[in-house]
Amino acid sequence: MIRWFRKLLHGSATGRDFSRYLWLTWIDILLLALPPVAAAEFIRQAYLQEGWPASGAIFLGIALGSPLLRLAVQWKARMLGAKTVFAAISAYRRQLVRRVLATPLWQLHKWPEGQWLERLGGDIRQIQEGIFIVLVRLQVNLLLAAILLLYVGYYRPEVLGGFLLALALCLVVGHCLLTTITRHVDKLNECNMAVRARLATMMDGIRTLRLFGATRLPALRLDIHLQAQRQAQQRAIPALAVRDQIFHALLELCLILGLLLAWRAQADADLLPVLLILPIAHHNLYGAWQEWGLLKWTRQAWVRVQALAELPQQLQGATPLPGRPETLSVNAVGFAYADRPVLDAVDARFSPGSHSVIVGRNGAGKSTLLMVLARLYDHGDGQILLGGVPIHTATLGSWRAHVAVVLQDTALLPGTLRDNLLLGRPDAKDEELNEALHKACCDDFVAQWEGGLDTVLSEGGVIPSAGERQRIAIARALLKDAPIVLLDEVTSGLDSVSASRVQQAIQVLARHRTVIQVTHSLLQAVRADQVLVLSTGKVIEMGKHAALLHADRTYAALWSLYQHSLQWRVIG
Ligand SMILES: Nc1ncnc2c1ncn2[C@@H]1O[C@H](COP(=O)(O)OP(=O)(O)OP(=O)(O)O)[C@@H](O)[C@H]1O
Repeated sequence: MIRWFRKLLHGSATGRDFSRYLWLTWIDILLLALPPVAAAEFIRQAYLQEGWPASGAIFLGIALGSPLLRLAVQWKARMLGAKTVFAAISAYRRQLVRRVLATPLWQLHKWPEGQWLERLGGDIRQIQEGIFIVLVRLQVNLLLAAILLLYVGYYRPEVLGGFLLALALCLVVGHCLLTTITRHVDKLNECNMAVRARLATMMDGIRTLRLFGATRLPALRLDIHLQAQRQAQQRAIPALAVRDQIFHALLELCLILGLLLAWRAQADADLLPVLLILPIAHHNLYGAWQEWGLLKWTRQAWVRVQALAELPQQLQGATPLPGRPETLSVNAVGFAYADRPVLDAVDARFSPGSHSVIVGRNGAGKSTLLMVLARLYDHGDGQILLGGVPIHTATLGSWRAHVAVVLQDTALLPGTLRDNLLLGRPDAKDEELNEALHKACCDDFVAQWEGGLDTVLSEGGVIPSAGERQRIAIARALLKDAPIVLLDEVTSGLDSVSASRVQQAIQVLARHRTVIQVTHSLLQAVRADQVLVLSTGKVIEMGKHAALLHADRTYAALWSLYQHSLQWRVIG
């Protein structure tokens, strides 16, 4: 365990401040041990009138003065702890977030139940707790118990011997008990996690649940998980209750055994400190035992966090891409989600300034191709070249500077309209932001927002409609001014007025740029420079709308179905 913490704290663990922090912690422990020992000595000497009253005054002074001294030591130790341990944990957390951002999305989705973010927060808190247990609390309890027992042993070695013998017995019995109990508690934790994940899914699908009612709950298997949780609780709760009591009883047995041995030897004034000190040592040992149990959770949290940190990251290249517009070529590109192939030897060419439309049935792999082009996922086989340079050998930043992406369901981040637009170009002035909003046909709704660019776009502020969100995303893409624009079904689900507004905005965005658009609206394909038809991850047809109609294959069939769908009426 210490090895992980060293790894985690490696910068500060070797630093001067960290050593001072550890030294101060040790002094703090000694100061903590002083009052009970001094008080016991004070009582013993008062009883015997040994060196009285001068020595009594000294011990009383120590007993009352050390808490004051501890105050100063603790204050300094805490300051140094914040500077070293907390700083190391925050740096680790930052590093972890950076790694997560550079991890392909599909890798993260492999994380159980998609709850990795929530777990990550909890696990880091547990690791932080674990570090303090090891560095401070466990040390305090063990060292304090050791000092106090040594004091007892000084007056009555036979009492210490009896106590240690009983303690060894207690540890063996405690360990056997712990193994069984831990199994039950692990099971309970597993069940709690499953129930939490189901509840999170319910919150995401709250509208569906309201509309279809609680009768559909079995679809989430929540009842099964709740039942398993109940069963696990039934085993774990008594086990936990019994565990503490048994350990207490065993420790008390140690005490009694130790004292019996002392009593049998001789009852005199030296027994006084023993009687005073042993219960305190007993309390410290119990604390250390509980903390040892907690370290097990820390170990599991560390293993989970490390597993996340060790997921393969995006391939990072060193060469920046050339800034001029170039042809984008996709050569025999393949991609699989875990073991499931989705793209199979996709070939395509996108010339600078051209407008390409990708069509195909649901699940054909259109969005995945767009994600691979945006390098949200790194492809497996084949190559994607920009002007002959493979994009996966380019720095991620330089490739991302080449592409602007607008997705079907644009997520706006909590913050103001300005914050969201500035993601496109962080140094843009207000005039440039307003111009982008104007070009993206946002004037009509932004004019109604009193805050203008400072309008807060989240709960408690304004929640833009789907069409408004899409137009804000287009304004953001306009600000980015990237030569390649990737659009994924940006008008699906919008009413005809919003769709035509968004379409207008797309036309402005498409000017002088290479546009690759995924859509189910084949009207978009009519004026496109090329149409790619995707089926089960393969490009099965490619060409202009008229030529594809003439070929009379899959695209022609899709077009005919599309034409029919436009004529459908609901007859009541
Ligand atoms: N994160 C993911 N993990 C695993 N499989 C995925 C993931 N995303 C998509 N898939 C699968 O990959 C296949 C292609 O999905 P994709 O979204 O690319 O299709 P699409 O052509 O865009 O479909 P649609 O027209 O319905 O949007 C589907 O079978 C889908 O189930």
